[in-house]
Amino acid sequence: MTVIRAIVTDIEGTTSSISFVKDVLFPYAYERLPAFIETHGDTPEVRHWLHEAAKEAGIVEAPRQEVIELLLRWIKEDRKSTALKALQGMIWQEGYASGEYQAHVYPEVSAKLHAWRGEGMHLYVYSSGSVPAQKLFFRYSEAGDLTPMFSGYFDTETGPKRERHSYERIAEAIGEQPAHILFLSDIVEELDAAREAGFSTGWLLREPLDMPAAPRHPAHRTFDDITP
Ligand SMILES: CSCCC(=O)C(=O)COP(=O)(O)O
Ligand SMILES: [Mg+2]
Repeated sequence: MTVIRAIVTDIEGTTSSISFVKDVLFPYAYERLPAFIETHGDTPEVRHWLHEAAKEAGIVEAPRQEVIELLLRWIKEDRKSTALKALQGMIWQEGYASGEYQAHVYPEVSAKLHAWRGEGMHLYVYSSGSVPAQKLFFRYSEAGDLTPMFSGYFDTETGPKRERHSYERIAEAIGEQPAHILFLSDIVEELDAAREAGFSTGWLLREPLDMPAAPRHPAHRTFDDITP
């Protein structure tokens, strides 16, 4: 039997609903991005990410307005661009701090994270959202501040979520053998990549998703169904 010592969890579709991200966070960033770039576009951090976005699109010499339009298109397409995610995280800060929204977490998640921590498990996050955005998400969650639950955070600066090497890097950063790490996600291609790296896997199939008769990964409706 494999002993699990660390759990790495995805956010959207796993700890939290897809609709909170798509129907609350993305529209908030979409509406405010042009004004945010107007106000903060000359700070070193924002300039850096604007340049990275333009590089990714192959339009480094383009005027700023074109880069803004590119970023707005990427929000609509839900593109998992590291540059876009970094900028989105900066914009979301204000919505959390002003109390405009709190991050959704499924009802059992907080208690289960506390229980796993109590058992000595080390907990980590791996999401396409930037690390600062992940920290905001769990700090301002509907279940209160969950950041004390997590020992570390990983985003696409570690690598794309569908590539084995990203999970190898995470295992190395955590300092655990891959077989002792459980990765939880709603996306089967991410789970395939984690398994290729030697991780144990858990596939979150939240209601009303269909439960396949023979799932490719151990499948769970909620965190309460998971026994690491
Ligand atoms: C960290 S909150 C925003 C989540 C986000 O932007 C996103 O793309 C979610 O992707 P995930 O990898 O958590 O499914
Ligand atoms: Mg997900």
